[in-house]
Amino acid sequence: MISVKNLTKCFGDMVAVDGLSFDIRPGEVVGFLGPNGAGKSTTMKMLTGFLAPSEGEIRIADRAMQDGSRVIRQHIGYLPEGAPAYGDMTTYQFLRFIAQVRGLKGRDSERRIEEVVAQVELAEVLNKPIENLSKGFKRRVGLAQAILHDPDILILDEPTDGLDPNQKHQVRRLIQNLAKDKIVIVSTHILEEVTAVCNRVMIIAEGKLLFDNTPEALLQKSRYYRAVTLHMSYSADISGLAEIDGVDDMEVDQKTGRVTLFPHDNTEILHLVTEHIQLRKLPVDTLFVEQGRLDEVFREITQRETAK
Ligand SMILES: Nc1ncnc2c1ncn2[C@@H]1O[C@H](COP(=O)(O)OP(=O)(O)OP(=O)(O)O)[C@@H](O)[C@H]1O
Repeated sequence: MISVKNLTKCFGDMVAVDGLSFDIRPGEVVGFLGPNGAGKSTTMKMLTGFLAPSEGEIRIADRAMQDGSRVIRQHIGYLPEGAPAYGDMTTYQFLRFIAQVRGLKGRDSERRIEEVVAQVELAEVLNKPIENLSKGFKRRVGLAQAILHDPDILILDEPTDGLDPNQKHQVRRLIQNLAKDKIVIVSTHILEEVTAVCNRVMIIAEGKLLFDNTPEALLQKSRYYRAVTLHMSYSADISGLAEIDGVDDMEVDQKTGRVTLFPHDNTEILHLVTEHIQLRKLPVDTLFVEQGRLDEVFREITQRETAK
């Protein structure tokens, strides 16, 4: 378990991380979200023991970071931002080097390298220098080194940054497979990643924790949650839609012609809307219930903080 209390980091006068407190338990896959400069990487660096906090306490595996950072580091796999590696080593040489650093020896070391190479699909680049690899392969080498010693805690700083959609999908699948009984903390700018792989979301801005709950609870904060959006094949009188019981507001997107009906208090309005459409014989060609829009909630939560 990770337990963090009042974690703070200052660089000169600037407060990069401002009094964060949270606990994370095995099985939790935490999406760490926030605008540029929010303090995500700095927090991750403190959790890995790479940076010392200015204030506050980190406890991992029942030890305080300041007393046991060497032991704690053995529990952690870390993929830093940009996945740095030694470019002139081949993938195999690099993984052997990391295995040595992690204290793996002989058959154990070879067996783990084989397992991880299969898991992250690196066989075809095993003997190529890392500097010649594509971004996607470099990122996968970074992931391989992070999981080589089979850590209980994985801290991944933007693991899918710059990857193409197929590679992103692959990395997300890998994280899900790894996640079963571990703690995984993933920072990302990709909001969909959070619903795809995480079961908990933390949003920070200007170093402060502004949201900490499930992805579903985040979606429920969106004003689009359970809204009904429809499109008509030709124009018709839509004024009655706004009068339906349970409908709080109606918006028409001038560009697409789509009409969105917002419910009162997250209530379910689909059946009332479809009844109205049938009654008035409105020429609706598409209709769907919105799941909530992450970009809108993210903006709302983080801009509220920056406007202060
Ligand atoms: N070593 C450092 N010295 C001085 N300031 C720093 C240092 N590291 C980070 N900062 C500052 O701390 C703040 C938080 O940076 P951090 O890299 O943690 O943000 P982030 O949320 O990871 O951003 P991004 O999404 O852009 O990666 C930024 O204003 C950054 O410029």
